[in-house]
Amino acid sequence: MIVTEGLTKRYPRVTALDRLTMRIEPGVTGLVGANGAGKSTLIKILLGLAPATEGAAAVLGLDVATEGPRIRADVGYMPEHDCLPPDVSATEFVVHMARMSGLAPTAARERTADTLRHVGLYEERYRAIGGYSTGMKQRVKLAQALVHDPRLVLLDEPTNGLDPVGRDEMLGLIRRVHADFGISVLVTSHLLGELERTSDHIVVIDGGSLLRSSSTRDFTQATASLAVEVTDTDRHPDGTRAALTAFAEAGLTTRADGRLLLVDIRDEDTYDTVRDAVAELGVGLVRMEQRRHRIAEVFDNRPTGHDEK
Ligand SMILES: Nc1ncnc2c1ncn2[C@@H]1O[C@H](COP(=O)(O)OP(=O)(O)OP(=O)(O)O)[C@@H](O)[C@H]1O
Repeated sequence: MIVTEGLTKRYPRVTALDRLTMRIEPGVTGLVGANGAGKSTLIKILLGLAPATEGAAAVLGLDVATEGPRIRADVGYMPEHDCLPPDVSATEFVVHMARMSGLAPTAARERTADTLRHVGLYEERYRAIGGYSTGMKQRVKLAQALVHDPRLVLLDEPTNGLDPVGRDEMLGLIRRVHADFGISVLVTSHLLGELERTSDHIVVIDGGSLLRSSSTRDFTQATASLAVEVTDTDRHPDGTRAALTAFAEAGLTTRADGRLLLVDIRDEDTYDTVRDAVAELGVGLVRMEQRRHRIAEVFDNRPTGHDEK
């Protein structure tokens, strides 16, 4: 779907993208990076809206430097910031965007009705956008990205400004864009956790460079640890220390954080190994739960095991 090779974008004072080389396959891909990591800059280059300083990129096999208009005909784009006209209705706006993409008037109206229904904006579609909630505005932005039936959509921070329920609904919608319509999705976020739930594949960028690209499954395992707490017994007055030794003997990588033991989850067997080691020691198991590393910890590779939320 997307290939970049040594892609670099320098602004006068910052290098927003620094020799980024990556490959994005069909499906739902999450692009994670802290604020300022270069996500929006990448999307603008991929759409042919901003030139790269160096390097090359292709979207759907089309060169971003020369084929911008053709790319934008086949790709939908949901921008990060609020950019909707307040005084028209969702229907008027999305029909307009469909017409801009080349759909005939009747097709534009039909596709608009279908798309707005898909994003859950059917009842309110004739009301002026200015009166919409943030969640409704995000849905209009998603609808206009989908209305011309693109092969790929680029969604820039679609959950921005949403409350937890709105966030979950938006993530569910994004998943269905691929499941129901077969449209591939590149979705950005600064929250790793939400993309883990939505994406087949995760790409992490930091300071404009590729930090990591892997399937979500591999990523979750590599970025999660198991928090284990055990009781003390007469035989083991310091149960935590005894368990730390036992886990090490069982080949597990573990770090103590007060009374918590943070075990790196290598694979599914880790859970059984922990359980068996605890049973063998004869101490009580108070808790055993999966903790996700915060994105900052993924960046600098120093896991501490705190949950990101
Ligand atoms: N037009 C511009 N001129 C100068 N610097 C820019 C411009 N656009 C972005 N930058 C800088 O480039 C870097 C990357 O910005 P970018 O918007 O791509 O990051 P991002 O990952 O999308 O972050 P955010 O989620 O905060 O938008 C930042 O340091 C930003 O200040």
